[in-house]
Amino acid sequence: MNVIEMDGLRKEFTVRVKAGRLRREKRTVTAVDGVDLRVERGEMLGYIGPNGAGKSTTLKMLTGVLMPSAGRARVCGLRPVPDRTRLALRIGVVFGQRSQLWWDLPLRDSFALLRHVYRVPAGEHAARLARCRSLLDLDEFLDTPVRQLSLGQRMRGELTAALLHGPEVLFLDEPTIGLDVVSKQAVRGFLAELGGAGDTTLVLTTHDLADIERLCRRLVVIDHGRVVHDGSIAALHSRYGSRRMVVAELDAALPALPAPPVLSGAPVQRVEADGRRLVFALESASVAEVVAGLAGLATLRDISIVEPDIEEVVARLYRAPAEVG
Ligand SMILES: Nc1ncnc2c1ncn2[C@@H]1O[C@H](COP(=O)(O)OP(=O)(O)OP(=O)(O)O)[C@@H](O)[C@H]1O
Repeated sequence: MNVIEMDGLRKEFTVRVKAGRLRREKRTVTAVDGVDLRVERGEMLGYIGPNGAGKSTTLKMLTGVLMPSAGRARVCGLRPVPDRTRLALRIGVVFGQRSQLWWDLPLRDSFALLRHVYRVPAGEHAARLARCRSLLDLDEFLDTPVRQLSLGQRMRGELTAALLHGPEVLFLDEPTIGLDVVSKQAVRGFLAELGGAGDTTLVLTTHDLADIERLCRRLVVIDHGRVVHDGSIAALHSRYGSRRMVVAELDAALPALPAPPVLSGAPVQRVEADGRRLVFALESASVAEVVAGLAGLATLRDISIVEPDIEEVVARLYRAPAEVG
């Protein structure tokens, strides 16, 4: 079942730009330019794109903050803007830059207030809060006013606040922005567990591709308001011809580089450490074939396999979105 549907979703903004010394003229900025997308219950969707691609604008239309200029959006079968109050009970929203907590209150009191705002039965609230407390390690700062929390602590509080009413869909806009390594891991681990359970749909925008690799099976890339990729990370790699690499550490440099037919299907990409480290790209050859081919030529000290780098593929996609169509 689809929990999110977008058909030709579009958002235009009218902005005034300087046109001469005193004159200003109106210009239309198309932030989202006809997005068609279906998201099924329980999916973990990464929604990424370069700065200004239209990610936040899409999330704002889906959460009822902005009215689309054209097209249709449905979340949990509801129209986000007209049905905003009903929708609020079924979705959770975490926008990294904004807070839904009461600044002067301790987290504990914010959570208690939210229970009343959403009219959550006491038992359900207690169970969800207990789970978040243990998974997100909240206890140390539960009684600290929100304004005194570090960014990482606040973000863990925000996540809890977004989940206490048991939403079906969780929208996260840059949930790990500015967090240190430990807090990032805590947030990712928590989201992985939440999404892994299968009954909450996660839609995540981020510039940190490690979030995507850890959490999302499906990746939608937008650029200039249009979808330029929709599929798995593996599909993105194969579309761009990214290869796994084999790094071979040799006892001594070879007199000449191994070339086909000795090592066909795995061309040498780089030679490092004065020729004692060779990096092969796995095209059609397997790791075993590279090892067997090298074994006849040199003494191997170590072999490691490097997975394709998502940063590199995505950077290429951002630079030349038209290539993928
Ligand atoms: N309220 C607004 N008024 C005018 N233009 C806007 C408004 N909000 C967004 N835009 C423009 O719409 C485009 C898309 O912005 P949006 O914030 O959705 O991008 P984004 O993909 O979330 O970017 P980032 O990664 O930088 O957060 C940009 O050109 C932006 O300047």
